[in-house]
Amino acid sequence: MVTETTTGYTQIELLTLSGPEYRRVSTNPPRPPTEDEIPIIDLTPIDGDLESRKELAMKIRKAAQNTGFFYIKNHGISDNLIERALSQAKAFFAQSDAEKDKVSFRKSQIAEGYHQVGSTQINHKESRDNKETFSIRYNPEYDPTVANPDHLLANKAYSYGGDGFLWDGTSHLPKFRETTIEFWERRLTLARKMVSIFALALNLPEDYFNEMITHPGADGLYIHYPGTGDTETNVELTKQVDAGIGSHTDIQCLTLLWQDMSGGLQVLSASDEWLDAQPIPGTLVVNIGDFLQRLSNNTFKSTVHRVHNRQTTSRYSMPFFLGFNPDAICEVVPSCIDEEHPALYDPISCGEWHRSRLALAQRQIIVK
Ligand SMILES: O=C(O)CCC(=O)C(=O)O
Ligand SMILES: [Fe+2]
Repeated sequence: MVTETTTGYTQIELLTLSGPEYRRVSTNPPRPPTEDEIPIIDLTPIDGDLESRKELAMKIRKAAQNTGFFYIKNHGISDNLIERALSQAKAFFAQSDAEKDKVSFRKSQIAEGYHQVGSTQINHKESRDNKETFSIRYNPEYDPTVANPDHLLANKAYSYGGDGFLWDGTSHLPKFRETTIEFWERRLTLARKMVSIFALALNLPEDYFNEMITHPGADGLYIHYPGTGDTETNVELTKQVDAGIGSHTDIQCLTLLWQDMSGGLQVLSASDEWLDAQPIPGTLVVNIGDFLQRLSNNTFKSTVHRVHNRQTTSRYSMPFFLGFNPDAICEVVPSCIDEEHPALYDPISCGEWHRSRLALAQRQIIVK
């Protein structure tokens, strides 16, 4: 019997601050992950006692060392809020190009706002990204844990989000601003709790990173991946614009991702095969970014992933990226260093890291 399995491999190229990096990738079609490759982790113990939090942390440690991707259920963000945010994303993207361009990222110092289809290319060896996005960044005024936002806003060394034109240009969409900020804020709270669990997972005190996430990098995105449609023109376009988002790793510490039921998210396994990170209702996908990999001396994996939307209809997703405070100087944590494993990385400020990595990605933006 002829099976479809081949032993072929190809390479993908990733740009890093120290030059291009190459990863071996199987040419087999994506397959479903095993339960260990992308486990579903119940987050209920996150609000339990220290013993149950430690148990949870050990599950997360295992996932972080293996594929670096896992699903979380019982994460505390209500279906209702997710539905409301999704409706806002759909309402925003359904507008005319002219309307969406009113909040173009080009009007922002820090690339907040709208990026149109084909305006980014996250992997310079693949196609342009067939997606449009709307993004907001951290603003102390949206963060309920910050008692005195003016103090932070007055520090001109930081570039916070909250560009007025974003909300002026969307004020005709009922509840767009409130819902977008509410969803962002709930995910910030969850991501902060996850950072404490990651500290435990790294055999550190639970509050080890707390002072580094008082005003962290925190980006909330709405993403729309257009479908292939059923017309000849769209089929042609899909051939040219192959990837929804090309192969990449995330930049910061951790990503919380909500995806709709379309499918199309693919994750590179520890055995160099593409896995289908299929949507599971009621879950968010969590993955580790390059900064956490760096802090953990490569103990935790920042994993390559991509999205291919091969269906005729739209795919929507809503990722949230958490970093550390822009002024936090971070170094490899002591629990990941010993005589046989010296620190592989120098200390770096999280803000500088984020800026340099974004600049690397921005160089690939094709301005239409
Ligand atoms: O849309 C998705 O499912 C993933 C998006 C993603 O990987 C990203 O924005 O970095
Ligand atoms: Fe990503």
